[in-house]
Amino acid sequence: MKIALGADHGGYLLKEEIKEYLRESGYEVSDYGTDSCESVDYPSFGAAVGQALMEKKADLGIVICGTGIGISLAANKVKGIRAALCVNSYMARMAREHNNANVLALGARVIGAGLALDIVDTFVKASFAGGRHAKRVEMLSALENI
Ligand SMILES: O=C(CO)[C@H](O)[C@H](O)COP(=O)(O)O
Repeated sequence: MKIALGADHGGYLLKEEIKEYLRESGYEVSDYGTDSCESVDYPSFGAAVGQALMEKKADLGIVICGTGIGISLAANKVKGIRAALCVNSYMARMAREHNNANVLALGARVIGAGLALDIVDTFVKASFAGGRHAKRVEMLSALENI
């Protein structure tokens, strides 16, 4: 599985931890920046991860900013992206099982690294349950044409 990572300066350090964790766990990781704690603008990095998924360069994305809010909004502007901001592992599992989320958003100023890695682990291992949820996800996709 290929995973695309992106973060602003608020999420940079957590991105680096997640990258190391995923690589050690055997995942192929591509890093769309940022590359330091120097101030940058989160929309660029959320969009870059979203576009990477849509171009099939990755299977899942993980985006991180201070709260996770701005960068999830940015990723969700890319057609086909369902980015879910999660603060616990239950949300991460539901995001995949019920919402077929393809991007996980995290807030590095909201949760600690230990919890973040557990959320990441849960997200990448879970899968879409289908069934009654499939129609709802299709309805979400249809909203992109409004
Ligand atoms: O969480 C964020 C967006 O939702 C950003 O990381 C945050 O707004 C950056 O703030 P600052 O420029 O003060 O470091």
